[in-house]
Amino acid sequence: METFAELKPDASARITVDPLLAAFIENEVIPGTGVDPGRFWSGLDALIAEFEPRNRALLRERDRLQAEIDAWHVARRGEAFDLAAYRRFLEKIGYLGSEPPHFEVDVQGVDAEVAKLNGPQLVVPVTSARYALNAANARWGSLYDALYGTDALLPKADSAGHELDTSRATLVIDHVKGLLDRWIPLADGSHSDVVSYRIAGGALECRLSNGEARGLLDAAAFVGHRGPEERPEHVYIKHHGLHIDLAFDPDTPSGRLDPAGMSDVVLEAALTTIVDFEDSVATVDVQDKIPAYRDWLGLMKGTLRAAVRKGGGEIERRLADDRSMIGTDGRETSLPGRSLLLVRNVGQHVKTDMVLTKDGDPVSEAFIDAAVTTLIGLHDLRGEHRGLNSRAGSIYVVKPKMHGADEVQLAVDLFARLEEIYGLSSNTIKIGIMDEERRMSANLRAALNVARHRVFFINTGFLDRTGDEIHTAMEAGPVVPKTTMKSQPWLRAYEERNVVTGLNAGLDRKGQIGKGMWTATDRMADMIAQKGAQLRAGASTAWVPSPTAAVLHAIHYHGIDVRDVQSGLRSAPLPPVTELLTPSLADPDRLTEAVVRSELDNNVQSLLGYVVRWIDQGVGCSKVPDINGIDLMEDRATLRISSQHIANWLLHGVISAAQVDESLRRMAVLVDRQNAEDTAYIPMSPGFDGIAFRTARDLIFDARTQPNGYTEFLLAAGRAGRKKLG
Ligand SMILES: CC(=O)SCCNC(=O)CCNC(=O)[C@H](O)C(C)(C)COP(=O)(O)OP(=O)(O)OC[C@H]1O[C@@H](n2cnc3c(N)ncnc32)[C@H](O)[C@@H]1OP(=O)(O)O
Ligand SMILES: O=CC(=O)O
Ligand SMILES: [Mg+2]
Repeated sequence: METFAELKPDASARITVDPLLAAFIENEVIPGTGVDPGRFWSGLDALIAEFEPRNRALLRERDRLQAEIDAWHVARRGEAFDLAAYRRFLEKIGYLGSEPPHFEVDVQGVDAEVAKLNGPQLVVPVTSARYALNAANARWGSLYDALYGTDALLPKADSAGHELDTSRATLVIDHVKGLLDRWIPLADGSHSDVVSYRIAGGALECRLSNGEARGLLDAAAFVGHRGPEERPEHVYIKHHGLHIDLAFDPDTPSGRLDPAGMSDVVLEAALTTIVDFEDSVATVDVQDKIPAYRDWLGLMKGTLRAAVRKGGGEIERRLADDRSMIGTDGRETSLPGRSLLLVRNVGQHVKTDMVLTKDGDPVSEAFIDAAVTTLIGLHDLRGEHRGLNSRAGSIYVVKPKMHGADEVQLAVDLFARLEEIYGLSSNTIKIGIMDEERRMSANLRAALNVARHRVFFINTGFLDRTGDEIHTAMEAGPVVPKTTMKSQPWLRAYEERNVVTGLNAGLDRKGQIGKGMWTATDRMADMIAQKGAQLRAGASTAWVPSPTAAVLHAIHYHGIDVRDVQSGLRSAPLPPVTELLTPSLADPDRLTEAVVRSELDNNVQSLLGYVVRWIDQGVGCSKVPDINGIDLMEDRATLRISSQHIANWLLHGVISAAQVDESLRRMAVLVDRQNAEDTAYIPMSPGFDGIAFRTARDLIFDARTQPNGYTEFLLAAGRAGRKKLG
């Protein structure tokens, strides 16, 4: 295949494109988009010429500010921290910008799942077609399965998946009937007393065991059914904007336990899904990126397939169809069958050699992601696959790790340029702003204002944000242990300011005010107990790591009226920026030997457990047990926290280099043991000299010098080295 320079007749090209990427775009992506290949390539060429220098300047500005902040702290070592002086200093160096006057977000063409409805947001690594399809289909999920198969009600059973445990199933059914009584009560009586559900005169009629008939207290909540009216197979009810599917099949094990033959309660769960090209994947070269782009292409065209082996057989997983039903007017209608897909691009600091400048320098991978993922998104807007994803005709790009308004302005301009190249109307490409860097949090109103015509969400990515918190204040002193971070003033101020800022700009009525990930993947009882707090704090949506978690998190949206909460918070005061800027410095007396050792081991274990799979197997998101044996989702953001935390304690003498090395070796043995069942796993011990182990060590010892504490540079170098070894 020719390179771009060869493809372009006038030889004035300022970029060189990897032939594999060029071929993929020409042969697989562009056909059907209505975009002329020449226009795409010359547009990309011009875009990079325009934006690359601008981006480099913005990255230099990040470095300048961090260097100034480091120097400020170093000059004041041993002095009491002076918050007022610190604030003045941040204003002086341009870290804290000016606040814009009042404005309202004014974004058009946003799908209901984002602008009107409130429900879980799922995140999925794009590199697994199997998971990505599962995520897209996680719009609907079985509440019975989610409660039965997890620790939600009872400790997780070993027998799950084999023969039905009747007493466990009965507990689930009783629990769900209790939920239905709260969410969609009968006019009188309980769903647990209903022996049959039928449709009569366009309404739902529920017959009780005493023979009496009841309707729903809110009769209008019934929206449709499938199957015969006398014995419906599905009854659809709407509550807080979310659909509930009462499924009936008396011949199933669960249906047999229910006098009404109700076999499942299926919830509308992941309204939106972020298909992630960023922190949950390990894509370091064109060979990794093309399959990732191809998965996104398959999602946008509806052609993605994955073979799934289960219970001895193999099924082909594909995108779910919409759900057809008979509405209350007797007409055939449908409900969306798939989650609305959003795509997360990489951060502006990541470079790729898939495209080189004329000087042979790698360009910002975010530009290539933006160009390719939106080009792919055109399949949803035009041609034969139109409307499969966005009914409102938008492409939703989540932009991570931006630092303040100038960087958002670059993203806004970048998307405007892409719209010109693709012949799209202005603001078709929407932008989701991750509020996950300290400078973004401190300048969120200005950033939101810049994107007000295309922003569809702000989201508190508290994991990256915690890593940046530690890195920014690296020189200020030793920070509190990781677990204590959650109760620090900055974090409260950060979460609250994000909500108040979003509400103040009317974002809740046009898009989402989102909150972060539940990382304890298998602790569903804890999630049910705790994750509702994010909604009570004003979130429109919050992140979950799996489809099962999405179903269980949906419970919160039925229990809490998000719109009411947000109305109540509309005039809440904005916590002062000084609270946001208060560093989380530890009280040295509290850093006992036991606390320090356990904190170090915990950080080292999660770091090693994640890095070894990243480097040796190219896995970007893993479940890694913490020191208490609790499985936690680890991705690059959680790695950023661990590496920065250890580096901070090293810098301030809380721990020594020898202690870190000793912990690394001890924990490597443990991580090897944890992965003993994995035949593809390469142990780190006893040599402790493989690329994975060395990269993990570098991530600690070089953490201070990594721009903003990002881990991707060292990870990518390690992975590239590992790939070379074959
Ligand atoms: C800070 C941030 O940026 S957070 C955002 C980035 N993080 C993420 O995207 C996390 C997404 N979650 C995941 O990748 C996974 O859940 C992990 C890696 C945490 C755990 O994965 P596993 O150990 O394989 O999970 P587990 O064995 O419990 O479950 C596997 C099943 O759940 C499904 N599943 C798990 N997570 C997801 C998901 N996010 N989307 C879709 N399906 C999923 C799988 O498809 C599989 O089902 P299948 O056999 O029918 O295909
Ligand atoms: O991207 C999310 C985060 O928490 O970081
Ligand atoms: Mg993040």
